[in-house]
Amino acid sequence: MMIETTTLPGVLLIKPDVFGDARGFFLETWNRQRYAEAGLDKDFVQDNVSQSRQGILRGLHFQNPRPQGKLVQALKGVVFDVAVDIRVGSPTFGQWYGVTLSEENHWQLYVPENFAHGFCVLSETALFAYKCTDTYNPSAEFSLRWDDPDVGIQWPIDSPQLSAKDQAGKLLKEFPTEALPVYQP
Ligand SMILES: Cc1cn([C@H]2C[C@H](O)[C@@H](COP(=O)(O)OP(=O)(O)O[C@H]3O[C@H](C)C(=O)[C@H](O)[C@H]3O)O2)c(=O)[nH]c1=O
Repeated sequence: MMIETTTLPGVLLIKPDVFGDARGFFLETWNRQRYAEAGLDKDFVQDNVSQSRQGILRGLHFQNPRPQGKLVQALKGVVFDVAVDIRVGSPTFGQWYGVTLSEENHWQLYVPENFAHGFCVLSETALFAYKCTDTYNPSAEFSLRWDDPDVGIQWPIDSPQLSAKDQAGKLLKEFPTEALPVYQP
């Protein structure tokens, strides 16, 4: 298993070892010690699974307080997954990183606490699974607009289908400063 840094410090791309044979394949999708030794020393307390159709975009979401780090992957299908640094004072504030995660590449992305996270579905359907470092706290959850021009995410789809909550998302500049997390060097 390889853990690679990305253009966004803290956001990690994990490429698990996949063991194929005549029956199919096997891979470990989480191993506390092995991932810590490779650079992701985290504990997770909640697992989520969501299924979405092609053209759906979920996000971009973050919790503040009680931020969630997320280890995300596509079990079935293909998604374009994005993390955005929303920490006030961060050298990479407002910058994004995106990567295609799929049932073929088995790649995982670690989105750190205090980053916004979202993905869009490129296949007919996608089964998306992820581990979180804190539990769901809906009163602390916010939506950042997928098409915020100041962030400038290059999504591989146009006019995605969004939930009402995400349609009502804010631009980064519309959040009161106190709503955004503060960068801790
Ligand atoms: C996130 C979550 C949701 N729910 C319930 C609340 C709603 O009744 C229903 C759908 O929730 P929501 O529309 O917020 O689901 P997503 O749009 O997929 O939200 C997720 O999408 C982006 C990509 C994320 O990174 C977050 O993990 C999460 O915000 O599931 C729960 O019961 N527990 C949870 O942890």
